[in-house]
Amino acid sequence: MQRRHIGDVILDIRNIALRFGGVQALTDISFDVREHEIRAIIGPNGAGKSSMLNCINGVYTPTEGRITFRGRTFSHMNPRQVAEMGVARTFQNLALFKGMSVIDNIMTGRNLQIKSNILLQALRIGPAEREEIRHRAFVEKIIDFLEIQAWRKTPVGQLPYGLQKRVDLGRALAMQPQVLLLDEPMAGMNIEEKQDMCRFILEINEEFGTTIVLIEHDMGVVMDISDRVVVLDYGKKIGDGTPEDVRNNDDVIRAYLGTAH
Ligand SMILES: Nc1ncnc2c1ncn2[C@@H]1O[C@H](COP(=O)(O)OP(=O)(O)OP(=O)(O)O)[C@@H](O)[C@H]1O
Repeated sequence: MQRRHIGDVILDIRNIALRFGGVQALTDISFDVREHEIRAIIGPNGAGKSSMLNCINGVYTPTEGRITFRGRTFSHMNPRQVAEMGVARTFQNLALFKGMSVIDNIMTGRNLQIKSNILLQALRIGPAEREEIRHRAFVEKIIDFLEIQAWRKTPVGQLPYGLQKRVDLGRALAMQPQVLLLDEPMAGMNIEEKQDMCRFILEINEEFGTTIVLIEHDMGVVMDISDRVVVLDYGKKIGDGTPEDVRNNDDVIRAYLGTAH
C-alpha cells in the first residue's frame, strides 16, 4: 500500500518474553514498527496480542527482552512514562468514565499536557483558565474530526457501543501521540461502524502522520489497511511481512487463517 512516506524504525521490540506464573504468554518476540506505518498484530484468541501491547505501553514488565522507542531503550517503564514519550492506547474493554460526558472523557486525554497546578485548576483562575480554554478547543477539534458533535454533552454510558469506541479513540488522540496502539478498535461493530472506524484510522495516519499499531480480528480490515502484519500463535511469532506475505504463509494459514483470505 503506497499512501505516504514510511520512515525509519520508531519502535523496536527485541526478544520479549512474558510469563504469568506457569503461563508463558510471550516467547522471544521481535519485530519493529516504522514511522507512519500501520502495523497489525493478528493471531487466534489467547495468542498474546494484548499482552504484547501491554508490554509496549508499560502495563506489563516483560520477563526478558527490551523495547526501543525513538532510540531510547527500556525494559521497564510505567504507563505514564510511556505516555509522556508519545505512545497512546485504546483498550479492548473500553476504559471510559461512563457517567461523564463525551467532552469530559476526551479531556482526560489532555491530563499529561496540563501544566497549571491543581489549586489554580480548581479555582479556574488566571493561567489555569486560559489553559483550560486551549485544551477544550483542542478537544472540540477532535470531536469534529470524529463526527460526534451531536453527543458532546451525553454521558458516555448512554451511547451505543460503536460510538463509545469512537470516544475511546478520541481520548487517545487528545494525547497527540506519535504512536497509537489500538486494541481491537472494531470489535463488536456493525459493517457501517467498521467502515467509519477504518476511515478515521486511515485519516489519522495520513493527515497527522501518526504511527499505528493495531490488533484486529477482522481479516478484511487488516489486509486492507495494514502496511505490515505480525502474526502470533501461542505466544510465539509465526509470521511477519506484508498482508500478501502473511496471507500466503503456510504456518499462518494452518494456525489462524484456515483458508487463504
Ligand atoms: N494478567 C494475566 N494473568 C495471567 N494470565 C494472563 C494475563 N493476561 C493474559 N494472560 C494469559 O496470557 C495469554 C495471552 O493472553 P492475551 O490476552 O495477551 O491474548 P490475546 O491474543 O490478546 O487474546 P484475545 O484475542 O482473546 O484478546 C493467555 O493464555 C492469557 O490467559
